[in-house]
Order: sequence, then C-alpha cells, then structure tokens
Amino acid sequence: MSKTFFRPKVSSTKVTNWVDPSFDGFSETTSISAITATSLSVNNSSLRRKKVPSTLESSRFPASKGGNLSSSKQICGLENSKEYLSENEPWVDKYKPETQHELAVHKKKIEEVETWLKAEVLERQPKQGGSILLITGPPGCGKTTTIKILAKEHGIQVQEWINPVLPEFQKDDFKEILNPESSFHIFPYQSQIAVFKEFLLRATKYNQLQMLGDDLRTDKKIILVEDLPNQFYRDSHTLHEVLRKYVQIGRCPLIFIISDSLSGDNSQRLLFPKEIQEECAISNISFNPVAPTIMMKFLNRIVTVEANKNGGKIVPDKTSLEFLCQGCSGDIRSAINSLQFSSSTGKNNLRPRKKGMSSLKSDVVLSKSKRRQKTDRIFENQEVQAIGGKDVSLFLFRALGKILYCKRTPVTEVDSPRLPSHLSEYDRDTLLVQPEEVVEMSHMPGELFNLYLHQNYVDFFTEVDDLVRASEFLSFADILSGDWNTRSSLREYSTSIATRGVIHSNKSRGFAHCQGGGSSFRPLHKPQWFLINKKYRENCLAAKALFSDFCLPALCLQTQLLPYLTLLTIPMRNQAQISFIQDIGRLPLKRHFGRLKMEALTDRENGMIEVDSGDEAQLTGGQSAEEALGEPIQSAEPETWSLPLSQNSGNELPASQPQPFSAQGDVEEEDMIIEDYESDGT
Ligand SMILES: Nc1ncnc2c1ncn2[C@@H]1O[C@H](COP(=O)(O)OP(=O)(O)OP(=O)(O)O)[C@@H](O)[C@H]1O
Repeated sequence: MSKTFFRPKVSSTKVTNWVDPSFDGFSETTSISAITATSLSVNNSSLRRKKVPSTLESSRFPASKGGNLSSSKQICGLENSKEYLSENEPWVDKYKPETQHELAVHKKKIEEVETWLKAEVLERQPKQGGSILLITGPPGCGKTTTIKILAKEHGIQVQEWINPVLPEFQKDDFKEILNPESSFHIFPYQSQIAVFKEFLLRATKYNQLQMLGDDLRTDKKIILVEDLPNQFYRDSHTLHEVLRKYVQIGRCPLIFIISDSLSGDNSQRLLFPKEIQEECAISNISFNPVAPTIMMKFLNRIVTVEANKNGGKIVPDKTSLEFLCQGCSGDIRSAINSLQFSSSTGKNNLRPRKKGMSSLKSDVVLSKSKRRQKTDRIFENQEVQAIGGKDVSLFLFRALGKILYCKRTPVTEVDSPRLPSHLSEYDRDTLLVQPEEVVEMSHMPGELFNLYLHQNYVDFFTEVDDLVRASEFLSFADILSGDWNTRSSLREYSTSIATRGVIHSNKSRGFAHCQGGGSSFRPLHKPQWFLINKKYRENCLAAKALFSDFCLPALCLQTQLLPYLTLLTIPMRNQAQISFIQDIGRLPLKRHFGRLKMEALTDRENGMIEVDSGDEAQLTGGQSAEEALGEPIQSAEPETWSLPLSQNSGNELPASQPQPFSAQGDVEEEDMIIEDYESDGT
C-alpha cells in the first residue's frame, strides 16, 4: 500500500462531497473550509469510508476553474485512481456484506437484532420514550455491520456518533477570552461529554443532513454510539445520568456497541452495570466470535474470487486457511486482513510455526502423516500464527471448563508406552490442553485462577479419595504462593500444581472413553474467598480498635480472648463491643449459619479483583507488615468504626460478591445474653 492510502482523509473538499450539492454550478469551486471537526461527529461513517476515492481524487487534482483540458485530465486521473484503489482496497471493505444473508453472524443473533429493531423502530408508538440497546461481543465479529445492514434493509437511517477531535486550547486564547474589548466573550471550548450530550439531543430531535446516496424518504432512525467519550470511562455516573435522561426525553432508539475485552478492563460492567440496565430497561444482545466453519466459508469465497482474478497468483491452501481461522479468535476483520496481507506478500505464510521452532521445521512437522497432523492439532495452542495470529484468549468460564472437564484423547502404545503395572494407577490418556497455557490465555494471575478452581472443583469429582488428593494439591499450590519471599519465582509452579493436581486426581476423567457420563453442564461460581477475606480483615481491625486495652494482636484477640470473654459472659462497656463479641466470639450451630449465596460466573466475565477493596494486596500475600508482626494498629477510634460486614445487612456488599444469608437473624435468635453496664469512666 502506498503512502497516499494512509493520507489523512479529512479535507475540506472531501467534506463538500458528502452532502448532496444543492447548487451544482458552484460545487467545483466552493469549498467549505469552515466545517469544524465537531460537526464531523454527526455523520455517517460508512459513507465517509466510501468516499475515500473522492479524497484521493481531490487531493491529487485540485479543482481548477473548469478548463476542458484539466477536467479531462481529472477524469483520466479518476479512472487511474479507481483502478489503483480497487487493486489496493482493503478486502474487508471490498468483500463487505451487502445483505443479511452475507453476514458471517449466527442467524439467531441477526434475528434478535431484527426483532428489536422492528419493535423499537418500525412499530414504535408515538409517545414511547427513548429505548436503548446494548450490543456486546468480541472485536470484529460483525456487530456494527449487522446493525448497518439491517438498518439499510428496513429503511432505517443510522445517525452515528464519532468522537470529535476537539481543537487544542492555545495560550493566546486566554487573552482573547479575557480581553474586555473583544466581542467574543463566550468560552469557545466544550468538553467531549458536553458535545456528546448536545449530539444526542440534536440527533433525537432533528433529521440528519442528506448525504450522497442517502434515502431520506423514511423518518425512522436510530442513533449509533460505538465510540464513547473517554471521560465516561473515568466517570461512569455521568453516562448513567445521560442514559436516565435519554430514556425520558429520547425520541428515537439509541444503540451502544461495546467490544468485549479479554485483557481485564471490563468496560461493559463499568459503563452499563446491571442496575442501570434494569433501571433504564436497556436490552442487551451479546454476539459470539465468528465460528471457524462460517469464517472458513467466507474466506474460501474471497480466495476463489481473488484466485480467478489473478490467475496463477499464490493463494493460501485449505490447511493454511484452517490455521488462519483458528488463530484469529473469531475476528473476521482480522482474518480477512491477514489473508490479504499474506496474499500480497506472494508467499503462503499463514501456516503456524511452533514456539521456538523455525517455520521450515514446522512445515516438515505438518507434512507428516495424517495421524501426526491430528496430534498437532491437539496442541494447536502451542502454535503461533505466522501472519495475523491474534493472541488466543479464553474467557475465564471456558478456561475453567477446560481444566475441570479436562478432555483427553486416547493414547495408543505406538504414541507413548503405558506405565508399568505398579504405577498403573497414575496412567492417564493424553490431555487435549496444556493447563499452563489455558491459564495464560485467560489473562489472569495464577493465584486468582487457583481461587476460581478451588471454588468449583468439588462438583466435578465423583470419588471422595480423588477429592482428597485434589485438595492436597491445592494446598501445596497455596503454600507455594503464600510466602512473599519466594512467591514471584514459584508462582508458575503453583498454578501448574493446582491445575495439573486437580486434573490428575480426578480418575473418573482420566481416560477419553470414560468422560461422557460426567461431562454434563455444571454451573461455575465466583470465589467466596474475597468476601471471607474481607470480613476477616475488617474483623481484625475492628477487634484491635474495640479491644485496644488488651494490647493483643488481632489473631490472638479473635481466636483466644474474644471466645473466652464470650464464655465468661463478661459485662462489656458499650454496644459496639457487645455486638462484635456476639458476632465473632462463638460458633453458632445453627443450620444455615454462614452459608453464602453463590454468585454464578457467566460465560463472558473476566476474573475481577475489587481494586478498592484491597483484595489484590491480599491475594498477592497482602498482610501489612504490622499485621504480620502482630503489632496492634491504632488506626481509628472505636466510634468511627462501622460494624464489620457480618453485622451489616448484606446489601452493602458489592454486587459481584456473594451475599450472606441472614446471619444477623441468627444472631438475634441466639439466646445468649450479654449484660450491658455503665462505665465508670475508666
Ligand atoms: N461476511 C461478513 N460478515 C461480517 N463482516 C464482514 C464480512 N465480510 C467482511 N466483513 C468485514 O468485517 C468487518 C467487521 O467489523 P465490524 O465493525 O462489523 O465488527 P464489530 O463486531 O463491530 O467489531 P468492533 O467492535 O471491533 O468494531 C467489517 O469491516 C466488514 O466489512
């Protein structure tokens, strides 16, 4: 691709071409140079993309005052540039779908979106408020394309928000603003959020400008927001306010498209938490990555067309395409780009190479017998795509499933000899996955992954002896990551021991042939460790603050002194002490005490650590130095302490944490009475 291709596409001449020229005679000479970047935010980006040729044309051949010669040159240049473009046009644009049948998206998803559009746009009641749809899914799975195509098919206008590039504030601007003689007293800058709000207001009130190729016979329209102002990521409450207001005053449906991220920043949860979704009745449609079979179909189509066109030019073979489909994580945009790139280099270099191997060697490996190829596929995760291979990522839900269901493939004597008979109890079929890679692909710290494993492994065992062995492995893993001195170097071993330990202990899943019966779906849950650890830390601080007179470390207070005081029914000084001692100073034998409602882990969630809760510090060994040494911390006055979590109503827990069943209720039922008495001031 030449440099011209990447030239900035926003030019004044180009802007004039977006709009249907009302005065044809003036169109060549008139240039709207005053159109600001802000006004670019209200337009149709697909049209903008379509107009790339005109950008190039106009930048190469500036409009002259209409001589014949120059205009014929212009036409000639136009054709050249068209040819140039069709050759170099990105294939994602060249082969972009035009109808819903050409979409590489599952039919059900298309139907879901279509049903929503019908209900909220086409059959919309006049006084219906602003309805909101949130579309989520991995990048490049066709979310935007689906909306645009369906909108086109149903004659719905799409008014799209694009983050404006606001002009920079210059030093001299202050002088202008502060100058009393200046007629321009209004502060000329607006925050992105203000511009966004204004856009929403205008877009919902007025029809859009007619662009070239637009059919404005319809007054049905949607507002599409894919690119939210950055400020909302820092302050999501502002967005929530905007949403609340929009639901009341909006006159047309508003669609947000948010791409899933596997790197841990969960924008969807931050920007559209469940409470807001419920409050504003936001519908949510979640797209899946493009399935390899569907992807393969579309890539094949492109390859066939390109091969016919270029007759003889090297095109990737079937195996290379399969690798490409595997390596692009369901991102059709990335797959098509990789295909184009590999074809343009003239080499068939889509094939993967093994980590640490030359691609030559990997080709040799791949060309071996069919059986060998099958085994290679088993370890597909170890391979790296030569071109365009994305980081293969797994959602936590799937990563845990891979460990807990631990699929295997039968091993024959030829592949690997069986263990001798005295070791036969350790004999297993070959695993389909490498546990360490699964953890790596989940983009989670090993310790956090271990926590999720610990929470969920029990349901996958059928023999209690196996369970005992698995829990021993988890304990070993815990010890390895427990000591801050050696943690960093032993972290990876800890994950290996936990994952492989759980897998190996489970004899009922040790062979490919005996996995069928136990592989029915089991829900997965989030670890309760965070809640329990949080409660423990709060209890430590509260104990130290409430019973500072005893000058004992928190552990000693909670495990020795307070249970002792409870038994003695010693009179306490104040209500806080009484409540605290009631809560932690005894182990009630009530049936449901302390059982926590478990929160299900959904298939699109990342393992999140509550940043402000200090869980991260705790997870990484986070006892403070004072706590570790058993020094009492006099960090707060008893009065300023709120009661520990177990004594609060469960409502104050973050939504992502399990909620305790009414522990308080149990406390109230308890027949123990601790007397209160007036302090004599000591
Ligand atoms: N059959 C197809 N189905 C869907 N998209 C296709 C197809 N063929 C080519 N494409 C191209 O793939 C790209 C898909 O990108 P799209 O913007 O729709 O994805 P997205 O899910 O919205 O991702 P992102 O959130 O990263 O923008 C588009 O450029 C589209 O033209």
